Amino acid sequence: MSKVQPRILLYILRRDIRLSDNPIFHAASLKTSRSKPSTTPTSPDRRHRDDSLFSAYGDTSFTHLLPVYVFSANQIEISGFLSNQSETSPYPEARSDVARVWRTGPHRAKFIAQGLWSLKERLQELNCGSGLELRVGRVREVVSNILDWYSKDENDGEISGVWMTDDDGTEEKEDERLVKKVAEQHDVDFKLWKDEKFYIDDRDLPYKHISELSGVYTTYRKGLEPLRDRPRACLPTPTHLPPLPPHIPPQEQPFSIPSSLDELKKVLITPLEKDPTYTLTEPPKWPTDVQSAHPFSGGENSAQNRLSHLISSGAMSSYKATRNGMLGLDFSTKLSAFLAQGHLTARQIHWAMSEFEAGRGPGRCLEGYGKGENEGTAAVRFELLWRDYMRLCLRKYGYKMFSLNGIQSCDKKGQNGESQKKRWKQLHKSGGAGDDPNKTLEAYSRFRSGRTGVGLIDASNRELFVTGYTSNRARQNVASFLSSHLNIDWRIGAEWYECFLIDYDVASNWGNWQYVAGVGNDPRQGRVFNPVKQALDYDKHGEYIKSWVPELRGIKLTRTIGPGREEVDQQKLMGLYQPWKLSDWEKDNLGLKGVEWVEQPLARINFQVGRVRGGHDGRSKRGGGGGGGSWRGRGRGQSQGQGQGQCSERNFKRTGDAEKWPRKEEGPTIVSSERT
Ligand SMILES: Cc1cc2nc3c(=O)[nH]c(=O)nc-3n(C[C@H](O)[C@H](O)[C@H](O)COP(=O)(O)OP(=O)(O)OC[C@H]3O[C@@H](n4cnc5c(N)ncnc54)[C@H](O)[C@@H]3O)c2cc1C
Repeated sequence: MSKVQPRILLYILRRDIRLSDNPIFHAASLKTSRSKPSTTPTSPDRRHRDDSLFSAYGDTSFTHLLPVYVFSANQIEISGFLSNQSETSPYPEARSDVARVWRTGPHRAKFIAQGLWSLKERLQELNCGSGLELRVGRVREVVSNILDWYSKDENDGEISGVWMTDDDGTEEKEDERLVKKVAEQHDVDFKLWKDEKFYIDDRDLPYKHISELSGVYTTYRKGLEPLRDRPRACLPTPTHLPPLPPHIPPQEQPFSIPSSLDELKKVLITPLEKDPTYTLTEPPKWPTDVQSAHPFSGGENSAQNRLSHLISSGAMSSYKATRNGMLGLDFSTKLSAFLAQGHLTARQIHWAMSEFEAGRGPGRCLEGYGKGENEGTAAVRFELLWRDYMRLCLRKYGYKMFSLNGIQSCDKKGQNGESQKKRWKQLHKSGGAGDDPNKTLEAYSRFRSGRTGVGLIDASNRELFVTGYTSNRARQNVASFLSSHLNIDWRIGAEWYECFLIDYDVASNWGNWQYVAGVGNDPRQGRVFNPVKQALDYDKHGEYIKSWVPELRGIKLTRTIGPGREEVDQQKLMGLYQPWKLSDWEKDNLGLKGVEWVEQPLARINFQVGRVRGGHDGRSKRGGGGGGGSWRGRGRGQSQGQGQGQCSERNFKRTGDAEKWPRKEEGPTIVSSERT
């Protein structure tokens, strides 16, 4: 009997690390004799309809499937994979362009490793000889080496196709182009699939060409409402796949691939530990008695568990009321990291919520069960669409998403025709604003170590450093502080986030940084967050700041005003928000006298408080508020040290809430006079 030569489909995985709702695994499963599509394309139940793009893509013939994930040398440091640690990596270190920080820091590296291992195990558990191979290098080279290896000896098999899902990052687009070229050079079929992990499929976008994408999120969203009707069905999870080829090319020298998850995490993290302080003299340490808001491990199972918990605990339904929180596990979904790596798809979230809304599945005894879309589930859909939108902006604007002047790159002119281009402070040269780069470097170090002297900013940056996560509310304040109060090149902040965020996503990160820095697609440019006002709104008892800045835990925020009656001591609260405002006695008492970040903050934010005439009760309608007593902000923020510009807070809004909150502040007693 003549031996049948394996025909191999090479699947290059990217941020589509899941078995379920995965267009390529689904298509590959349809090729195996034992699996059949679970439903017909005409099924009336939208949850299970087979909407796959298979018919459009699926003409490659193959007997074996080789799924390969490449740790891309320019995006994650791979020198830890060297077989012999005395050798040098042929690739430059995976550092960012502007601030030269690692592209992928320890938190995400661990999360990625967990996600890959989880998929590897899931594929092995199918018991059909499937699995996942890991490689390091540049994607194009890895593909080229694999194709070359198989072309040397036809007994090992023949690659019949190279498939991968598309991605909108500029580097990723370049990889796609190069892989396609390599495949063509080897006369091998190449297919780029849509990764259907977004809320709305590319097939259903409301325009013909990306150039027609509206520059305003609201316009984009309105064109798609009602959002609940939009997502396509999820694809069935394969129960069978073609086996791995009998012979698989090894990892090219000088690298080798670890054989356990622990080893994999170690090789990813060891190079970063050469400088565990990240050049900081005082790197943040994990304070006692505070938990990470994001303790979740990576992987599809972990993502599904999290999603089930959100539904069955009611956290999804209360999302609208809690999403501006900063402490704890369930104030927001914490699904971002799973979405970013493709461990989960947005439509899986949609359909899980739809089950609850339709009164199916878990959550029977919860309010809202079976009662259709509620405020919480609608708000989650709204945010998922923001994610879609950011990704489309990346598609539309490409490299401009990473440029200093952002997508607004045309030079704005003032009334007299003078250039209104903002001058940013730079780390290694003067930014042209009469600034001293050494001072900027110092400010940047203090920013990263959570020692700016502004409570909310410091708490968030310390949390980020030790956990890899910080809330959306905190992120907005941090980005605004760096770009507007410190006037530092916003890309440096975006790069720091890229390094440290567990949920880093190229479009969401750079798009949000641009938006907050005023060079993105915020229709009302120039708004600046006042971190004191924001702390009053969202950390009114100071719990968040005290959790992550333990030096301030000793501040007693209440005072006794009568038998059994206490009220917030507003002076003390202001001291928590900006420790330089503490009395000398208090500083002495806390051991903070003479401490640089306390005595010489990078910015002094003016926000005065006092009784509002008429005796208002001091609570903001938005749920933030006075915490006892009424408040009135006054004056302008001033930054110290380098003649920083004045800061103003025109509005205090969550990125993406542009159309939801009225222009005029609803909370009547908390007013910053800086607001126009
Ligand atoms: C400066 C800055 C940088 C950011 N960088 C990232 C990033 O690298 N990766 C990332 O996923 N998000 C980023 N965001 C958006 C947002 O902060 C996070 O998505 C959110 O905090 C993640 O927590 P969650 O999953 O609990 O969000 P939830 O509040 O539960 O929101 C649900 C989901 O909606 C999406 N979403 C929510 N808000 C946004 C938004 N503003 N833009 C895009 N998608 C959104 C996310 O996928 C999120 O998981 C950034 C925001 C800012 C202001």
